[in-house]
Amino acid sequence: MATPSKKDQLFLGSFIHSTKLDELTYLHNAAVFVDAQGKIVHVERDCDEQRAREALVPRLGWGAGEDELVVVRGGGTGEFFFPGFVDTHLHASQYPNVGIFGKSTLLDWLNTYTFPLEASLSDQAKARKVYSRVIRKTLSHGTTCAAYYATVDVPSTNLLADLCLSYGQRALVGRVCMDQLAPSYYRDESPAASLAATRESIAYIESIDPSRSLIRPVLTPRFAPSCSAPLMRGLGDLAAEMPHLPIQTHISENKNEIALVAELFPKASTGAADDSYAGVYDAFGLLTDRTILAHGVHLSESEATLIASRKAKVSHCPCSNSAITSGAARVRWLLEKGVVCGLGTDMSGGYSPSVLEAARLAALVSRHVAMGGDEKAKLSVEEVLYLATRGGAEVVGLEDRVGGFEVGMDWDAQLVGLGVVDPLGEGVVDDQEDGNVDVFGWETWPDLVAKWVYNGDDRNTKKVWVKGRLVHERK
Ligand SMILES: Nc1nc2[nH]cnc2c(=O)[nH]1
Ligand SMILES: [Zn+2]
Repeated sequence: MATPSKKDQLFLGSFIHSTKLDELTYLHNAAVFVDAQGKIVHVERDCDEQRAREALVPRLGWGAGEDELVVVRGGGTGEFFFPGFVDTHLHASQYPNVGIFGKSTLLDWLNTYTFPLEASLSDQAKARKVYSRVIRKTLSHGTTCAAYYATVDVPSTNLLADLCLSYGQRALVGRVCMDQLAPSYYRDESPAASLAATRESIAYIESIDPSRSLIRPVLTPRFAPSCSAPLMRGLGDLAAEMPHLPIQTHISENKNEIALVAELFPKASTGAADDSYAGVYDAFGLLTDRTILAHGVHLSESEATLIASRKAKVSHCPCSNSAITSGAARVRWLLEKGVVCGLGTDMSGGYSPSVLEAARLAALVSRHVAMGGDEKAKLSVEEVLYLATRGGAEVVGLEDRVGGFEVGMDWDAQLVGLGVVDPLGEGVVDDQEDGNVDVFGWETWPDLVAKWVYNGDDRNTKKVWVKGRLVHERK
């Protein structure tokens, strides 16, 4: 479980964060002051420990004794503080299935692998085991904020929220709504039952963190095919009644899914301008500036324009889109349309719990899009890291709180360490423990960051904090 900080903290060393889509800012020999509530209260460049303690700590009215101030020094070779990752789309309930997808595609994957596992998590003991592990695992990969889907079951969804709070992970937690096209053993009995269960789960999650300091509920229509029109309408009404609630769902992931949506929701039935998938969510009041749309692989021009005009956000899930062969989402095209994008692991459509891996795959998939003819589609290291942090924060509606190191933001951060430089210059170091990145000592900082993105993993994630609390430490 997470250790509450309750003390003022001083972080010293190198800090790297995104300041624009294609720009990382490097602060070396800097000091970041984080108060006992986990907020960044001051950032000082060119500041060693002595100056921080003597000149700045008293100015903040802090005590400098060991009982009052925690000092965290980053500054080893290739060591830097980086904002925590935001995973904008993952299914906590599918975690035991990571890697298990064979050659399936979306609709058969749901029926074969996914629904049976999700249904089984109404067993509380099993849900506890699965949810504890997914939270601890994602924290160990630097995910400080996650937008989770749980299951249809209210008690186990609520348990996921409890566990996020006790492990200290910032989270959106959604009870999955689905009242059709799912097995009879795993769906809501009626639209009314689905809405009542949703309200029950929202009320519980809001009760355990009334100030929404870490945990918040999220309306979760699974996707249009599994929600009847009355349920979609009811959820749209609920979204209007509770304008603070985020909404998450899937869109345009797979071509058979898109055909199914057009068949289930012809424009005549919804009053939408066309038969498009985005138009269906819009017709039911679910396409809003609080909506997180996962995938968006096959969106049309007019859908992207509609999504941009509603200020809905897209969670790009390159691991899942590749694993279950959904397609290659055009992230540059979405960004140029003005759609805010972040990254999602989408476990277990995606097999990896790591947002760093999602960033790497976003870079690779963008190269496939480029090879398909759109040369400017390629995403740089800076851009994928922006999506993993600032972009993700905006997708989940927390851009004022997390994603960077500005004063006023919460200290949601990771200490990254890239291993040791060969001390004797003989090309032999015992750095197995330090992971997969080899540092030679002559790299520039941008080179080190690129090596982290393309070869790093959780062995490089040395410490992780959420709202100032140390929530993971690699021993
Ligand atoms: N990737 C993915 N797509 C979906 N569409 C509807 N449900 C799901 C799901 O669980 N995962
Ligand atoms: Zn998903």
